[in-house]
Amino acid sequence: MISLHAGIADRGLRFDLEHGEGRTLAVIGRNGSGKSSLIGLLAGLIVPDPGGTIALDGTVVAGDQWVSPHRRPITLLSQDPTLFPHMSALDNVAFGLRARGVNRQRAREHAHDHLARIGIDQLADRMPNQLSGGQQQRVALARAIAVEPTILLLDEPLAAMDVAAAVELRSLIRNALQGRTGVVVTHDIADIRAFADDVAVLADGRVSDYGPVDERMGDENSLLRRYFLGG
Ligand SMILES: Nc1ncnc2c1ncn2[C@@H]1O[C@H](COP(=O)(O)OP(=O)(O)OP(=O)(O)O)[C@@H](O)[C@H]1O
Repeated sequence: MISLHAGIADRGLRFDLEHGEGRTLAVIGRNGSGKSSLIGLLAGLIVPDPGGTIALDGTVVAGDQWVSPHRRPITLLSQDPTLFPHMSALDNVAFGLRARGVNRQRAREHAHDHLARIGIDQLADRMPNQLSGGQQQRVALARAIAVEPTILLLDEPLAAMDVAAAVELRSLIRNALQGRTGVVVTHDIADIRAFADDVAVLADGRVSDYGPVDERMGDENSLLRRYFLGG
């Protein structure tokens, strides 16, 4: 469950959004409409203006109290894998668990399981600069889910992938979203079809439309069609 009622005045943004547990929300909107800022607010990378409130799974994380990013039940996968360059794939995935106090041995075993689940356990000992972009993004996905977040944020996760890598990763991300609440920023209607239950359209720094994807895809004049086809 996500409850977001927060603004960033110097960016001209004000979001009001309630999103149900276990559902994936696609966030779409033109460049500069506020998609990355919305993700930053949820992840704890941006502090909202005073008076704003953000609650995740029923816990206030910004507003009356501030919960730092690594203590939120949330992880972020962005377009750029941003792996730690000095750590192997395995240690990258184990990192979040170690930061949460899991001992080294258990963290590495758990990380190995996650790499196996997404089919790259044979790459466990490689350093990031020995992995392709698609392989790095798979490691980043394993790192994001290894800490078992209840909410998974994805900021254009497939934008830098070639077509074949995107198809594979899309299916892995779909699996990763099972049983979780998801928020996916995307410009690709294939992502909406693959992941999303609901869609939010951002315009002029606000949520201008929110609702189930099926309804929004329904007719020729629907907002989604107009957004993707123009006009
Ligand atoms: N670090 C920042 N400091 C000040 N203003 C910012 C900052 N980052 C973004 N903005 C402004 O906030 C508004 C929303 O930007 P944001 O990056 O959230 O939009 P976006 O929808 O993610 O855009 P894009 O599709 O281009 O990535 C824009 O007017 C932008 O100029």
